[in-house]
Amino acid sequence: MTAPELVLTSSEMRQADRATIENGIPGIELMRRAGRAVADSAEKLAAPGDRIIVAAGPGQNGGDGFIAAALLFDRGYQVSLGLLGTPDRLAGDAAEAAKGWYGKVERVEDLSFHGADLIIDALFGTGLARDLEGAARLAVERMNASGRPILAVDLPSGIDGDSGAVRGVAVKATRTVTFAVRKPCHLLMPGRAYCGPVEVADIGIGGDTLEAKGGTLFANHATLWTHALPRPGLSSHKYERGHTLVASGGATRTGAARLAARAALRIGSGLVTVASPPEALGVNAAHLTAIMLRGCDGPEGLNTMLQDQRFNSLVLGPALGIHAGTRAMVAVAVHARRSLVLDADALTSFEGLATELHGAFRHAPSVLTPHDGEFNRLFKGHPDLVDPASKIERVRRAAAYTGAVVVLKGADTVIAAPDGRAAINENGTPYLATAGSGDTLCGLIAGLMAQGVPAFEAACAGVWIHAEAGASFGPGLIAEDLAELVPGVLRDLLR
Ligand SMILES: NC(=O)C1=CN([C@@H]2O[C@H](COP(=O)(O)OP(=O)(O)OC[C@H]3O[C@@H](n4cnc5c(N)ncnc54)[C@H](O)[C@@H]3O)[C@@H](O)[C@H]2O)[C@@H](O)CC1
Ligand SMILES: [K+]
Repeated sequence: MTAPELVLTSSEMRQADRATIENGIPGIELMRRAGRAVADSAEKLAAPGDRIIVAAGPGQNGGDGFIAAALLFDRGYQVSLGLLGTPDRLAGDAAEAAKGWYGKVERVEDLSFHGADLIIDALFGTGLARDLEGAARLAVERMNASGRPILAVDLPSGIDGDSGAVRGVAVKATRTVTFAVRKPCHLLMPGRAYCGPVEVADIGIGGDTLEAKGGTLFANHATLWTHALPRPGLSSHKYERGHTLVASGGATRTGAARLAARAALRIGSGLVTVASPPEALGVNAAHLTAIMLRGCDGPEGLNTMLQDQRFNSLVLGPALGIHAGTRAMVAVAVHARRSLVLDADALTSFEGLATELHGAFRHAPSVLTPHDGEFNRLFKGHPDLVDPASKIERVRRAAAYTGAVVVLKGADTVIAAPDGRAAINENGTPYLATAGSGDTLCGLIAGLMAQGVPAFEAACAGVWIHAEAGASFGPGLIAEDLAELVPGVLRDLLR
């Protein structure tokens, strides 16, 4: 089976580089391999004889640029190189690499990018430490304005390697070649949009080293969770596949619960029941067939229902209303220690009251699925959770704080567990931004947990399957379609 795809932060990558060097591969050799990978990648974008302009920065990213420039010159390209700063400021491996470039070292300020068939952006990589200003900023603006294809070395200069944020301005790359593994900025927005297709070059940093220095952050692909997916055997019975309970809103707000319920059923929950306020029973009954329906009046009603241990997974939040009653229902659910997915109103009802949720979810598999607005409202007054520039850091901290798996939704949904594991999703589609889409996601996650899938794997799988279903439909997608598309996605996954 293919291993999950590891993603390493800048500091983890530096440690992996260092360990590799200590194990006997000199830093300059790693840089030569990196530079060769850049040259090989450039050859996919330009033909011998073409004019290539390399913009090199003052650190090791610039060093990679020097190596690539020399190789491409040998391979018959017309190569010019401009340096940000002066050659005497180059140090270590980058200074060594620069010795192999026999051409002129121009000032990056003096380069004209318009005549290039290809620009190689080797200004900054994982060592970017502050916003771009002055000459660096101008160089990036001029590269972008040239309209010429740009190959970014490691990552587009100006993008923060860990958060994917634009530090003032950033190179809009046509393609990016990175080394050993992808970094968070290749998956997180807005960085992902600046990279173009990302190629990962093997420069001889071993899988064991990457695992030892990273090992907790992943790209969210099936390789991460497919082992945990339920595969019903011939003898398996619907009662063994769990019973998901979805709480409905009042008479005019019942659709969200039914969307979640339908998704839970489609993902394989053996049974699904909508718990409906008495006044909404009629409208729910008119729209439900395979899904069961029970009257449930507020927190007391939920408490009574949960005396039945067969309800092993619960969705609370979609259209439940923002008030103390919803908070009380969450308290009942937490006390009952069932698998739990909280979304929408269940989260917003705790606006400014996050301390009530501190550690609340550590006793049972629980998943919170806020979007940015809900996350910020919920954790208002907790700068340590809301302020970090890196989305991964924010989600990890929220997971550690609450004891729940947290899914922070968006074009680059991040999922984190209280134990520090995190995954970045990248198969999302803008078509998923449609009313009721989030309700469906809740149902998928709860339906997986009903079947015994652990919370982190259920959340990761739910997010991926949800996105894959949306992408398979494309334009015109409405939330009602999503659950119906799940069987096709599952069929491919379980094949
Ligand atoms: N052994 C290794 O560590 C390897 C590193 N590699 C390359 O090395 C890169 C990392 O090298 P470095 O750590 O030297 O970092 P960078 O080359 O990304 O940048 C660091 C340099 O830029 C300056 N700087 C940072 N932010 C600036 C700003 N906003 N404006 C102006 N100057 C700024 C710093 O003072 C420093 O001189 C990777 O991205 C990769 O391309 C590869 O050669 C493979 C091996
Ligand atoms: K770069």
